[in-house]
Amino acid sequence: MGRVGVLLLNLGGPDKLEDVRPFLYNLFSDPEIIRLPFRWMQKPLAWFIATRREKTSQENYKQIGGGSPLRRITEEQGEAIKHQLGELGQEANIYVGMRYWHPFTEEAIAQLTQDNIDKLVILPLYPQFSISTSGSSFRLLEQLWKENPKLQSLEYTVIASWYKQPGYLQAMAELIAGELQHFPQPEDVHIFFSAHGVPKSYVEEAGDPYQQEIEECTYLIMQTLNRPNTHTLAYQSRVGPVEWLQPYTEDALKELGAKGVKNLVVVPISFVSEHIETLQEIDIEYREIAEEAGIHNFRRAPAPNTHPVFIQALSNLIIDSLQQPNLKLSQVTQMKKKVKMYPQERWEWGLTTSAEVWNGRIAMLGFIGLIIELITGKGLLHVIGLLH
Ligand SMILES: C=CC1=C(C)c2cc3[nH]c(cc4nc(cc5[nH]c(cc1n2)c(C)c5CCC(=O)O)C(CCC(=O)O)=C4C)c(C)c3C=C
Ligand SMILES: [Fe+2]
Repeated sequence: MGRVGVLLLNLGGPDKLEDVRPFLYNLFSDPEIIRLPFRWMQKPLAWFIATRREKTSQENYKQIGGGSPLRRITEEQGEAIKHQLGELGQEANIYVGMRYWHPFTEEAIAQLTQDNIDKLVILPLYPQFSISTSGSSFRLLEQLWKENPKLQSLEYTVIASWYKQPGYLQAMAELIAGELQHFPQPEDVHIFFSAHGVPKSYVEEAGDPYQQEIEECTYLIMQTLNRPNTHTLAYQSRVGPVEWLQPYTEDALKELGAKGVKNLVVVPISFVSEHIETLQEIDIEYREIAEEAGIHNFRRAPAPNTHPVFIQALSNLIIDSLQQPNLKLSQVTQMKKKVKMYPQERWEWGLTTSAEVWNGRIAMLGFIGLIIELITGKGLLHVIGLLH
């Protein structure tokens, strides 16, 4: 095989406090993160939420040293994978493409088109697929491919999700076992899987396989761990007023405390690097909630980062994908369950589903306008700059 490139996709995070607002703006500008009835609303609402959230979010980043470690860790993972692939006889160029912050996916694509590679492996650093994570990056890539003839002639393959990869499961089991050994009676420790949440509608209406993949992943990690410990799965990091996947991590912790659980190991499973939601949300906020609930011995399994078993797993995944038939972006952006993203789009007259949907959308617009006016003291048209 000629020159191989590996594109590692990730979310990205603010490197310093000044980056927080533009990072949040990029995140909320993504229709795969916030789904709105009208595209024109996306940017004004993203601006509004980013502005409202900036201070709280900056406070959280201050608590973890003033910025996200995501870029550094992802680049370290890239270096480690390059080295491991070399050991396995496969030379490769590694590119990091972040969705919402530097180095942006567009920057990585610009670089790799200059490098004249012969085949590209696209690997999202999310073990499970969600519309909001890997899905969003794949859609962006599809767009870039459409716009760039040079990319259209590049041979590539995509790895859609990889939570079943035995080496990954082994690395997770080793990280959990490493925490259990700090307890005098490891078998009495409750193992608490905390997955990043998504709105319930992603799964129930849009057909996101995320919840099913998370549940299966939890089961497979417990099988690989092969210990008698009890365990729970809950969902963290809810944002906004809509219902997200349940149980919520904070509620599940309180419930376990009320049941008398004293020893807990929290395992973050949606993500493979330390970031704000492990270092701040779990280590500081959820620890406090757990302690108040009577769970006094609280530990967290580290994210896989550059754990050698994990790096070996990713390298094997890349090698395997080079030997299998290519998977196209169009194949992985289509939901497994044949559900349209916006199922009621075709208009029908009468008391129909589409009429109800449009009623709901118009009511939601009015409601958003009301909330904005309540918070800012100005009407929506003032806030988005159409009236002075
Ligand atoms: C509002 C909707 C959001 C959805 C849906 C969502 C899904 C999702 N996110 C991750 C992983 C990460 N998210 C991170 C930050 C982050 N995510 C949201 C919102 C949604 N995420 C916000 C508002 C933020 C910013 C946090 C804040 O500052 O308030 C990060 C952190 C990057 C870092 O800075 O270290 C990660 C990682 C997954 C896996 C996921 C769905 C499966
Ligand atoms: Fe997130």
